Amino acid sequence: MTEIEYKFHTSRKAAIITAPFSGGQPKGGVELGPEYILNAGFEKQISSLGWETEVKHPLQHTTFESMKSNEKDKYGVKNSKIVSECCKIIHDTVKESLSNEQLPITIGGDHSIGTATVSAALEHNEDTCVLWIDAHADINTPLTTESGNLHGCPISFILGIDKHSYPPDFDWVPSKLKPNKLVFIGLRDVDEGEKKILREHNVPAFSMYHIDKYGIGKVIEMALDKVNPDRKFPIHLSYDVDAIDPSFVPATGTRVEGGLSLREGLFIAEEVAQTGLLSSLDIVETNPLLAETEEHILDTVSAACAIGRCALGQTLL
Ligand SMILES: NC(=[NH2+])NCCC[C@H](N)C(=O)O
Ligand SMILES: [Mn+2]
Ligand SMILES: [Mn+2]
Repeated sequence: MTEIEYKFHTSRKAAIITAPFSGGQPKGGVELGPEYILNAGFEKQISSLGWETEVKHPLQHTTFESMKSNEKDKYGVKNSKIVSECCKIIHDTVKESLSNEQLPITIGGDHSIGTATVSAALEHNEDTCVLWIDAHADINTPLTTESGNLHGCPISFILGIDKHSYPPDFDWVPSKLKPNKLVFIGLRDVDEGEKKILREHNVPAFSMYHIDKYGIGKVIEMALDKVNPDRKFPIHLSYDVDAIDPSFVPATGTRVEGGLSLREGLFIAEEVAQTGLLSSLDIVETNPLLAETEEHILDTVSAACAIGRCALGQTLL
């Protein structure tokens, strides 16, 4: 296979941005995801693929983790202030990296930071389309969420759905995403309120049912046809590791049975790489503390690293 040309990153520079943050959901440990992934040699793996890498730790001197609470506020969600502030910092770092012609790889942390990364990608280039790979749709609003966990809400914030219901902390979030520029792959645990939103806004979504029915290759093609028919727009790939079946990726906070095989999961990243349109990437929800064995940690961290390598152009031959 010949080397992929990344149309929006021809100089092959990447910024690995750590987002050690867990405030979008109640479980501890997901804030350790970036550390484990870096300790597994992630930066070296990416630079071996011919990328000039820089690691950025924008949350380094913050104290958000110690401020975490499990109480819902009057808007029905938890930790609005720290999620919003943390997201603003990540948002600025992603935007600055894109301006410096670096491909941002944001390593979480929980998926609430999707608010930050996707909004930054769209501010950089409003044509950007979003591939959200996840067991969940993460499209609750403060009005529909039952858990109050903000990692279940990032998409609605970026789309601007039910804007009046958001805590004012999120006023800074630009809602530039259009529902026809977003597509889901891997869904299998979607709340009733979320299903209603998906239908009302006509958001293209491919569940595990579609993957079984058509095969992953066809599903990726159909997904790209929906949001990027002429294959010319930049792609933001937001990858929640829980899209992959818990038998391969056990160390994550909201496991759902019946997920992607490891190969199907990596194939998505490989196919996105093959388009040459990847512009920014998130790899989120690795929680090493939820592993029951050392092997669980290794499997999950290895899968997270492999997603990054595949997206950044690793080929098997
Ligand atoms: N990024 C995730 N893992 N999100 C899980 C969300 C689960 C559920 N839909 C909720 O809103 O609480
Ligand atoms: Mn998920
Ligand atoms: Mn998610």
